[in-house]
Amino acid sequence: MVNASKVPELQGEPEEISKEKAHLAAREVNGPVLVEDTCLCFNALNGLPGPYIKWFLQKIGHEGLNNLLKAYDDKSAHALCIFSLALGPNTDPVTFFGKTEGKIVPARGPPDFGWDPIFQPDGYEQTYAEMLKEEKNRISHRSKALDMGRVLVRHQTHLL
Ligand SMILES: O=c1nc[nH]c2c1ncn2[C@H]1C[C@H](O)[C@@H](COP(=O)(O)OP(=O)(O)OP(=O)(O)O)O1
Ligand SMILES: [Mg+2]
Repeated sequence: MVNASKVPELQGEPEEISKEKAHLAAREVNGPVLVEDTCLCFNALNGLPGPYIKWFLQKIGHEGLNNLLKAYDDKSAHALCIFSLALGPNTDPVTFFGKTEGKIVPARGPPDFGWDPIFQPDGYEQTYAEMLKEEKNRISHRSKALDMGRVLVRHQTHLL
């Protein structure tokens, strides 16, 4: 485990942030690390809040996030999960990701996890929060990223 307080909060595009975070963490532990980040990207806002969603959620909540889109007809959004695996401080991190498209709606469902109540994936009438956990896990940004990770590892046996 890396002491998160020692890893700087990086700014920029999600993939760059993730790669740099893995690199810094690998330097810190002088060994292999796997880091994960989740972004919630509003299409009307060119991808923002994106990697900054944690702070937006903390400061303005579900209602504030909905209000950010009041000025736009386009409520579409995507959830993006990015993993970066750095085998050590001197190797380039390998990145894999998963994306789930959906839209931002007024909160529905149990408010116990992050922005789940305001994200309704395309093709569903329920928000992530209203879905059974198994159902969310089947279609989520995170499970798609892990699927890609599995494929990468299978095809890059030199990583193991
Ligand atoms: O499936 C999800 N459904 C709803 N909300 C979610 C999900 N996955 C992460 N979240 C929340 C947690 C955090 O408020 C924000 C960004 O996640 P993320 O940048 O990885 O935060 P984190 O708590 O892991 O901290 P950090 O990586 O900065 O150490 O989205
Ligand atoms: Mg994270």
